[in-house]
Amino acid sequence: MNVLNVSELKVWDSRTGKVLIPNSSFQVKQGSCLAIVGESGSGKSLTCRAIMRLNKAGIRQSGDILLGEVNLTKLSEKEMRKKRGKQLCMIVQNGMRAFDPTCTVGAHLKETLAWHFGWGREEITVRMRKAMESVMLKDPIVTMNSYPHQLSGGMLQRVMIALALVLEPDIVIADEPTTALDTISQYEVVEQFIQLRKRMGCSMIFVSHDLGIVKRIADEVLVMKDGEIVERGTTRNIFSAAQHEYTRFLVSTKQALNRHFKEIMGGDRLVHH
Ligand SMILES: Nc1ncnc2c1ncn2[C@@H]1O[C@H](COP(=O)(O)OP(=O)(O)OP(=O)(O)O)[C@@H](O)[C@H]1O
Repeated sequence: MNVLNVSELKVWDSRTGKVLIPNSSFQVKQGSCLAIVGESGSGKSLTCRAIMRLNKAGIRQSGDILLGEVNLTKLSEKEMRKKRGKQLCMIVQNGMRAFDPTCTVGAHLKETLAWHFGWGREEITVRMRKAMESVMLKDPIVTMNSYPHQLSGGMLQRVMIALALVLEPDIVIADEPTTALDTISQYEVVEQFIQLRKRMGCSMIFVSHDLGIVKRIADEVLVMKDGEIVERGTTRNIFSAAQHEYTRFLVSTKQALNRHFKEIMGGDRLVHH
């Protein structure tokens, strides 16, 4: 069963008339993680934001986006706001930008959870505390009392994952959630995404240009180039038997990078995948 069904999505810039995504159709299966890969400017973020209906003014879209039985494109903005967070949760690249710098992290969490569920302060604190502990945020109360700039990028992403754990959305859309992080935090945050899937069995779209991460987390992969889906398949097939020249290029670039590292640092020159 598909949790999300995107059909004939077209995205264009109404000011210039330029078509950015001509015609995109894809599905996300219940409980599955679909990765969207492709170089910068290939349309990955536009696709995610189109699903959320959060593209900037001037960017228009057409086509159908079904979340379960509901066609998101037919909802009013008010109805859509109820879906965001509660059923469709987006985690963006730079956690800092998702937060208002003048409010504590806890204030954001309380406002969101009170709005969606009508919970009181006590209940929110208990639930968030548990979720934060499960994403290895050791001091939940201190974290909640902090302002966004007092936390690292990795911590903010883990706060977002903890919030997703409490919101239990139908689908999490993660748009390059680890790109702005250092390597160690990247590893930890990816681990938490994997745990999030295990714990909630939630469906996910995971945008990344890091094929190493994609290989660890995704069940299926879409490859985008210049706004079009040029290849799709299971993660295993994409990595072992890519059909499209562009996908082979992406995969071989990754292998070349691995080889380069081994050349300078020593080790087996053959790269095992
Ligand atoms: N607000 C906008 N107005 C006009 N064009 C835009 C806008 N946002 C994106 N584009 C264009 O749409 C194309 C796809 O952009 P998008 O941000 O989806 O790429 P991406 O694959 O997510 O890249 P990155 O990995 O760099 O985030 C690009 O050519 C970009 O210039």
